[in-house]
Amino acid sequence: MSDPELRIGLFGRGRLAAAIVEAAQSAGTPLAWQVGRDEVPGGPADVAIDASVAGAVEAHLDWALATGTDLVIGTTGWSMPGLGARVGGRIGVLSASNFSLAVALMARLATVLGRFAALDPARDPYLFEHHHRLKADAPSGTAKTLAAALLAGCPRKTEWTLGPAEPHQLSVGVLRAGAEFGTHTVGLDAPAEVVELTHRARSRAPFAEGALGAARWLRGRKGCFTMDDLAREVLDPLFNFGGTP
Ligand SMILES: NC(=O)C1=CN([C@@H]2O[C@H](COP(=O)(O)OP(=O)(O)OC[C@H]3O[C@@H](n4cnc5c(N)ncnc54)[C@H](OP(=O)(O)O)[C@@H]3O)[C@@H](O)[C@H]2O)C=CC1
Ligand SMILES: O=C(O)C1=N[C@H](C(=O)O)C[C@H](O)C1
Repeated sequence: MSDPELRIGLFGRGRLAAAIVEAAQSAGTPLAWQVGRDEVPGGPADVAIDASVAGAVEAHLDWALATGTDLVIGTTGWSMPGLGARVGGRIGVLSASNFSLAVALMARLATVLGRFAALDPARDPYLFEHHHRLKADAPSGTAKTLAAALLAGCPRKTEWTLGPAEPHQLSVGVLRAGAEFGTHTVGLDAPAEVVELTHRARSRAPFAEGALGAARWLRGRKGCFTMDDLAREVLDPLFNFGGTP
């Protein structure tokens, strides 16, 4: 979707940022500015997108609050207790470990898979992800989001762990090799059958296009949001199977 009126600022000059620049050019959405490490935004923007590093996110939020600029955070590996109170409805902030709408769908299906596992203790849920060897964080932000979604459906699993798991833990596997853009699988191992659901990105285009979509959606909203808020309108109707309400 073209939106020449939307002024977008971009924190980061790496792989995701490059894909966002390309997607913005294709969409006819010019960038107001792009900054890397030790650079300062050169002017106003309606929405800034953070595609940088975990350690820089807090400073970018401070900048957004000080300038009244809405902020889309795509960077992973950070945590900020009290983010909602800090934002306090002054600007809009949307954070997303993954900008793909298909991954937002997968998160909902992960909760359903968790609920299905909860019906029978012999159904053992699991999760694994594969990313390029240069990725800084592990497990991926998306893996954490999907794990939380699966745990929400399966009360006997109360946390995730890397590698071997206690009965109350969800086992998460991580692979870092090659140039893989991002593959995530949620699965369920039962005595006589296996269910798996995999999302595999073929490029960074779904992340970049999703980041621009998130910026358009966020403009003018106040408070803290996630991809689930953005996706609700599209995804909720897909879970209506025609039963009585
Ligand atoms: N939400 C989503 O859909 C997706 C999220 N991601 C996440 O996005 C982040 C970036 O990934 P990727 O592009 O592959 O990583 P890169 O390492 O390729 O890029 C990070 C960039 O941020 C720069 N940087 C460092 N400090 C600052 C700063 N203070 N201000 C601005 N820029 C800074 C780095 O510069 P320098 O090299 O000088 O350090 C580098 O250019 C990761 O957290 C990744 O997990 C990635 C893909 C999709
Ligand atoms: O670093 C990446 O490349 C990616 N990071 C995000 C994550 O941590 O989940 C999203 C995507 O998987 C690619």
